[in-house]
Amino acid sequence: MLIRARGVNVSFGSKKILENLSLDVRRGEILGFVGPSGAGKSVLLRTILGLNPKQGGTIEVFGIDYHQASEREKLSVERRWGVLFQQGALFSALTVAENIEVPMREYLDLSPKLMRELTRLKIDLVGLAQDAADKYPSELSGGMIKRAGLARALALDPEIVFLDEPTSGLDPIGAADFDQLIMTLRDTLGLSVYMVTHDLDSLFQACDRIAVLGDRKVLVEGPLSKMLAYDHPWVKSYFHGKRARTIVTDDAEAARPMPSDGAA
Ligand SMILES: Nc1ncnc2c1ncn2[C@@H]1O[C@H](COP(=O)(O)OP(=O)(O)OP(=O)(O)O)[C@@H](O)[C@H]1O
Repeated sequence: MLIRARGVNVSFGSKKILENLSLDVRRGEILGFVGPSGAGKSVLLRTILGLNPKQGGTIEVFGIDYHQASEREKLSVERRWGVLFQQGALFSALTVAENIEVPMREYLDLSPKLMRELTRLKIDLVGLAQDAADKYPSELSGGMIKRAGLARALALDPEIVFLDEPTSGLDPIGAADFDQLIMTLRDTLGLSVYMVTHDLDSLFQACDRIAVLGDRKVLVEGPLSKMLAYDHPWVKSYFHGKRARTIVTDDAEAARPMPSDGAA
């Protein structure tokens, strides 16, 4: 288990956001994390990353309770995860290559030549052309910015990446390409992915398991089939709504044999 959260409580003043929340993230899986707007998905993500205090419960990442860890242990954990936040994914005053080098400079002691070499590899890994290296974020398309942000999240060869709505703002083709990239990284690097998303296409196509946040806790977690069978008003309307039906129908159409199939 990569992440094991048990009985997590988070409040701001008297306002309880998360209460007795439990969640598991397994090695090598893409976990999609969904829930109504304002339910606390970002709060949980920030709490896992130690950016937010919690009032109760435990969260272990790589078997280490980050919130209780020594500075030294914290550093070792931070080197093993990568994060792509929805906002401010890149530093606008730095080129793509310089952005990717930021975590390397912070956590590693590498020569400029080796750093440049590793940066080239990361740029390849996320499917960007090498000439993106010297461009500034303002010169990139939305999809390229997401890929560059992902390259920076992958800078230290993490075991898990946390992605906060990575496909928001992308057109459907760009979003599908990004999902495909994530799946390829899972399959080739064994990367684990924790993805907060509202994107039903991602949930249906890319995620191995889904967790739903509601009523201040994880209501249900498991494969898509479990979501589809789960009896809760929000879960039902989300996974059986009009938009979801379109995807299910499209997939069913795509999977249907063509009339000529089997004729030969
Ligand atoms: N630092 C903070 N201080 C006080 N309240 C906060 C703080 N951070 C978040 N909240 C509150 O916690 C609740 C959950 O917010 P959060 O951003 O986690 O929701 P979300 O599920 O990520 O929503 P969305 O899908 O819209 O991004 C909101 O009511 C928000 O106002």
